Amino acid sequence: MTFTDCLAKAAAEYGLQLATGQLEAFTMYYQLLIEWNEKMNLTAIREPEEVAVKHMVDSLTCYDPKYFPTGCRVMDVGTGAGFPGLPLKIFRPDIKLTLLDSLNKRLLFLQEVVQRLDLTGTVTVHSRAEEGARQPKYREQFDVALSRAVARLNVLTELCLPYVKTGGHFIALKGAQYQQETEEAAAAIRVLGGRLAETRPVTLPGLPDSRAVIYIKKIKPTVAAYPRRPGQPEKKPL
Ligand SMILES: C[S@@+](CC[C@H](N)C(=O)[O-])C[C@H]1O[C@@H](n2cnc3c(N)ncnc32)[C@H](O)[C@@H]1O
Repeated sequence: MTFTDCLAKAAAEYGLQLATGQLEAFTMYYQLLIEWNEKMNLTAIREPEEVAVKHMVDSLTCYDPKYFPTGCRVMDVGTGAGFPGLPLKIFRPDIKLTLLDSLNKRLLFLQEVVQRLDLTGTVTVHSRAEEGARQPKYREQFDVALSRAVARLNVLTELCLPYVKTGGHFIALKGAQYQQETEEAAAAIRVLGGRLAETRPVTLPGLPDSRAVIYIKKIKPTVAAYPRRPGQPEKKPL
């Protein structure tokens, strides 16, 4: 089966309808991912069906219009090869997307995808999450901060919540240990100005493993001490 067919099938099984133009954009993204993966390490997942489910549909599992108002500003922290930010942007082109990663060569790939798919309203930022969140142009400027596969939730909350405006959300895509991680992150969420809004268990087509999307609402500004300097959130989680 071609990637396009795999994706259309997986998305439909998950309950998402993708338009022809969106399927074309996802397919071009897949082709660039495979092409660039030969010269740099972007993903260990390469088979069409696996990429369709574990990267593209998985990224879209966090989508709910109630968390993504029209024209909202979204920051993807530790985006790597663009997940979950780029699939969301293809799905909802009105989103103003910022893709942040500390590894510059991945940003070159992302810039190529953004240009080839003409994803206007998308910018890339080369920075450690801890440093980006101290810049006034990013701190508390986003309706949504998203992240997948970057750190445990207690650490990740310190990397992401400072980017979110009061009233916005930090959304974490998490694997099987999500309940334990959520309990472990209770203090960090409170200290950084958040409140757990929702935990949504997710089942991906054809996959038995458990996962969930965690929605954390920002209820007050993050105090200036956070995030701490690079490495500290991981070394001494709140
Ligand atoms: C395992 S990859 C996950 C990439 C992508 N989010 C995904 O789900 O496929 C982790 C990414 O986070 C980035 N990263 C890790 N710690 C970071 C930090 N403190 N600031 C910015 N990027 C970070 C790494 O460079 C890497 O690209």
